[in-house]
Order: sequence, then structure tokens, then C-alpha cells
Amino acid sequence: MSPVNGGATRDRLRIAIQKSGRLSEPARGLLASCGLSWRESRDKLFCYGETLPVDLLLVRDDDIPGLLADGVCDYGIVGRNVLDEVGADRALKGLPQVSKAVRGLGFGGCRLDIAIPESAEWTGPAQLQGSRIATSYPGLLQQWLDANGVEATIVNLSGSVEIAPRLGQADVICDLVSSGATLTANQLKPAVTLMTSEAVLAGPVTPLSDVRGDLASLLLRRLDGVLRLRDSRLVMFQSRRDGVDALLKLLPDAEAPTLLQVDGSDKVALQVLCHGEMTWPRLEALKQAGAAGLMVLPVERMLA
Ligand SMILES: Nc1ncnc2c1ncn2[C@@H]1O[C@H](COP(=O)(O)OP(=O)(O)OP(=O)(O)O)[C@@H](O)[C@H]1O
Ligand SMILES: O=P(O)(O)OC[C@H]1O[C@H](OP(=O)(O)OP(=O)(O)O)[C@H](O)[C@@H]1O
Ligand SMILES: [Mg+2]
Repeated sequence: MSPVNGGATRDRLRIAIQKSGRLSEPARGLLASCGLSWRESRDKLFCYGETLPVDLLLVRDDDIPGLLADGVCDYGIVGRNVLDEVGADRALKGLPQVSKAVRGLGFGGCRLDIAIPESAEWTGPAQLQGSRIATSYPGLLQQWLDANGVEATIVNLSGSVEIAPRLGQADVICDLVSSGATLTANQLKPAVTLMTSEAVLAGPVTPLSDVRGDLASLLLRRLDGVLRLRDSRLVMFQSRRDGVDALLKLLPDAEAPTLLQVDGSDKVALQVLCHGEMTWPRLEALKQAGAAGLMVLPVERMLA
């Protein structure tokens, strides 16, 4: 097994993912669907890549940007909120950026909001002048305050931020929101969104130039294929030849269709790759317009 340290001389690619939490399963699943598999070490903190020389480090999500900055790993799957918070902190300190989001991954969606007491009215950023704002995202909040010309006191908390106003620690909060249930449970309401977030593949600002660069290119090509196909479906049906144009107008998200003549009839069989969701109403509209024998199939792999 490769040594866990020694970034500069490594000839295996190393990717950090969250050990346990919201992003761990989808991150692992996504990498597995890119054809990676691992033999786990006994402590399960390091997974040795079997199908390709691509190893996993299982860590706290907050540690991923630092591991990237130190060269301990080459890529990481982390919330854009966490990556940008470290980026904001570096920018405020005048330090150069070392990592960037290379791909959005379409899961772990949430937003970073300033939330105020339910009883208050939101009149705009100036309302926050002189206030105390509790957050785990001091860098992103400070950047937003600076951009809006607001001077406020940031109360830095690592968790349970929503309770701070009730405890008298802060007047308002700045925290992640998804369903809004935690805000409601704490008599708060969203006022303004600082950023929307999803899980991203974070990587080096300058692409790697050694053998790890080749591995990264291979992985990114596979990842692009997987991401592109995730919501794609192969739609198959038959129709009269003179009805094809009308049917294709109902599939604006379709790629160039394949048409096959059905033996001994004026019918054609169509095979279309659609990138939008194939909902029941869409299928019913196709049927109404003359499509018969409709079938929707998931697409597992595609190599352009
Ligand atoms: N309520 C939510 N809904 C959807 N995504 C969220 C939500 N809260 C956080 N996230 C996203 O998932 C990421 C990981 O959240 P999680 O709660 O698992 O992290 P954590 O408690 O910091 O875990 P760790 O133990 O690794 O430090 C967040 O950084 C964010 O990008
Ligand atoms: O809008 P909602 O759907 O309620 O989600 C928002 C909550 O989710 C996250 O906390 P989490 O549940 O991870 O708990 P934590 O404070 O331990 O991180 C986040 O910090 C918010 O508190
Ligand atoms: Mg964390």
C-alpha cells in the first residue's frame, strides 16, 4: 500500500471525501459509478484503489480544503460552502487561492442565508449595521458585509447557530438552510441568501502535470459522462412517419433521434436520448400526439 504522506512524489491520485455525513454516500457512489473500487484499510480512513491507482481519504468535510492546500490529497468532494469559506478567509488575509471547484456534482444542495427573528421585518442589509451575527461562515459573511458596506460583529460558532438569538448571543444568524425546518423551529425566517451550494469536486488551481494529471483527466472524462447521463433517459416509441416532426417538438431536450423503418408499414421506430426528466405528463402528451409503445430506459454508460 502507498504511504499516506509524501504528496510531491506520489504516483497515485488521492481524493478526500467525507467519512460520515450527508456527502459521504453520494460521493462514494459517484466515484464508484466512474469505475473506481477500493480495498479498505482496517481503520477505514484510507481506501486503496484497485481498478485504478486512485485512493480515498475519509475525513471530516471541514478538513478537505486544508488537505488540498497542503498537497496531502489532489482532489476532494466537499460542499461549495466549505470550499468558498476557506477561499474567502484566504482572500481576506491576502493569500492566493490554491483550490477551486472543478465540477458541480448535483447533490448536497443548500443555501447560506442570513435569518432574522420571525417577528422582525427585513428592510435590507443596512438593517444589520451594528448588529451581532452568529455564524460558522465568518469569511463568507465578512465578504458579504464588506460588499454591502455594513459593519457588524461576527459571533463565530461551530454549530447550533440557530439557537444563538434565543440565548442572547446574537441578534441574527447566518447559516445553511435546506428545508427551512430548523429556522422555523427556532422562530427565525430567511432574509437574504449569500450563496447557493452543492457538493463540488475541488481540485488544484493549476492542473497536475505528472502521472496524476493523466489520472485526473481520465476521471474527469468519466465523471462528465456520469453527470451528463444522470438525468438522461432513452425514450423509444413508434409513430407514423408524418407525425414525427410534431412528436420531436415535444422533446426539445432530445439529442439527434435515430429513426428505423418498421417493416411492412408506414410506421417508424424512434430512439431518442432526452436530458430532461421524463414525467408522466410528458409521456401522456407524446401518446396524445401519436406515439405508441412508449418506453423510457435509464442510460448506464455512454462514451462519446
Ligand atoms: N440541511 C442540509 N441539507 C442539504 N445539504 C446540507 C445541509 N446541511 C449541510 N449540507 C451540505 O452537506 C455538507 C456536509 O454536511 P454535514 O452535516 O454532513 O457536515 P458536518 O456535520 O460538518 O460533518 P463532518 O463530521 O464531516 O464535519 C455541508 O457542508 C453542506 O454542503
Ligand atoms: O433547513 P433545514 O433542512 O432544517 O437544514 C438546515 C440545518 O441543517 C444543517 O444542520 P445539521 O442538521 O447538519 O446539524 P448540525 O448543526 O449538527 O450540522 C445546518 O447547519 C442547519 O442547521
Ligand atoms: Mg464538518
